[in-house]
Amino acid sequence: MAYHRQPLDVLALPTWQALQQHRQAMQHFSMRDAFAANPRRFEQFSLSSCGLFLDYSKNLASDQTISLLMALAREVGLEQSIRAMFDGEKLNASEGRPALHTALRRPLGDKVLVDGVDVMPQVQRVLQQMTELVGRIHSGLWRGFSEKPITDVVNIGIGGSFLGPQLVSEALLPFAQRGVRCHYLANIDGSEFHELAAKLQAETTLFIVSSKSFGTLETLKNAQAARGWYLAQGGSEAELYRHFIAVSSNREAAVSFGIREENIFPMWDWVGGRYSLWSAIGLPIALSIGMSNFKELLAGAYSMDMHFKTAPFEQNMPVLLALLGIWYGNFWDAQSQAILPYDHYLRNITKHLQQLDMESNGKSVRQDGSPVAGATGPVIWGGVGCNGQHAYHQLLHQGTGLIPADFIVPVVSFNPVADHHQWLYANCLSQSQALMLGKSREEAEAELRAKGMGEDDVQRLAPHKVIPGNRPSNTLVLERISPRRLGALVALYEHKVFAQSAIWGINAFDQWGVELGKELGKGVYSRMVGSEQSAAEDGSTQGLINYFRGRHRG
Ligand SMILES: O=P(O)(O)OC[C@H]1O[C@](O)(CO)[C@@H](O)[C@@H]1O
Repeated sequence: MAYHRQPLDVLALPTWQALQQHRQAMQHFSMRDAFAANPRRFEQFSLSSCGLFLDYSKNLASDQTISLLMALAREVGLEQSIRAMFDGEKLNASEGRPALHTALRRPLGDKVLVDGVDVMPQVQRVLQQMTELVGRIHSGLWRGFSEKPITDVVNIGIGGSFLGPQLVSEALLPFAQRGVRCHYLANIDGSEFHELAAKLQAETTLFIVSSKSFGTLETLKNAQAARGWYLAQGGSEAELYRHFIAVSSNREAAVSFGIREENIFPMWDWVGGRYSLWSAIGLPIALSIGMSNFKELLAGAYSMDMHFKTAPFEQNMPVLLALLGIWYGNFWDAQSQAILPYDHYLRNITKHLQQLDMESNGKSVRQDGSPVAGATGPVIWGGVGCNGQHAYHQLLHQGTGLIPADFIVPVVSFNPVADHHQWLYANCLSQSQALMLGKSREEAEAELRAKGMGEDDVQRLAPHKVIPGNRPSNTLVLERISPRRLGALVALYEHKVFAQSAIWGINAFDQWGVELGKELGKGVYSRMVGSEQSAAEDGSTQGLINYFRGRHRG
């Protein structure tokens, strides 16, 4: 049965209206003043759970803001939606599927029913299949065509079959075992392929063709190219099974590509691509860090699942982040959200959260097909600190728009070099502090006068030095990156995104918007290579096709 709850007209709810009024009352709210007036603001607006500490005190929020947002969550029935997700209701109504990525991290013995069938035995079987593969590769039992052990694993996949595994395997490099190097091939770009192939030896390389659908153009093209390269490097068709395995829910397509049945790792319709790193899509992670660390990752995500399911909303990290996002997006017109990890190992988290959030919540209609009334998912962007400070933070501090930021920082570095980590951590804190404090005109003028500047110069320069401040941020602190804490961190954002979708009444688990471009791509390609004679429907596309054809003629 498809998810049947009629989305509420959220804008008509009394709490939404109360929030609108409250927003007016908050027009001159000052975070500086709020901290001065309440020495306990930090304690009151922070919490810790699942190895993560969240400071949300630097927000345009008072006690009343938080209690109104909590009331909104209750009024829309968020608790029931959360239960519905964990219970496997078909929340992905447009595709008639549940969204059960949480089943992938549940402990042995739990039961999760999909259409009356307990899926947990399948989940455990695949974990066992992964354990065997990882064991054989790490112990050198799995050998390439020249009988040498595997040293390099190439994950061929895109979107969710790439970003999550890449984030986690690279974030957990300090936990990497036995020298298996992981590489990623995603885009349909010969240069990417060429640069990667130049680093590899076919005889010691294993390719994982990672595609839930096994129908994704980029992945299939890269898999064919990898196969051609492998054959050209001395591999044979007969030994292909030693070098190509697959993760897919489309067994037939993987078999017809030439992958042996026993080397196909199943996944299921009820796991969305961007939520799939916990499944066999996470094989590169497991091959890098080993199965026990992979299970730690799952355990961390499970702890966040339990937190999300059971913690009261006021103490519930995903719910708090979701509501603060709604507060800015729907009531303060914020159109984007910066994700700023202050750690080299977490550098890919922004890219993963881009897909997670934007593919999930970049929607304009609700579950029942009716248009949404207000803003939904924001643009997610950002990157690793301090690099951003010397690039786009200027706009965070003095640009015209309000951009809430999430800072993510570990307290302990894996690689202490002199006092680098102290400085990195200090930079993270000082950025959120600067966003909040800003610099008033008086302060700017006083600063310039203190430098001995004449009054004309003071007046000329002061406006450029003013920083409005009062700009919101959250800071997430981890003691040190570990599989468990990273699992909790990624699951935190998954649940944040879901909670927002439930409040807006949209489907976070489909992605119809990406289909049109794929469809049109076929026609454009045929016109470029000359197999389709009719002109493109618009002059611009046809002109650009002609440009390409002109260059490639003859
Ligand atoms: O794993 P697949 O089926 O190759 O899909 C890859 C990605 O493509 C998308 O379907 C978007 O085109 C994503 O949702 C998905 O993660």
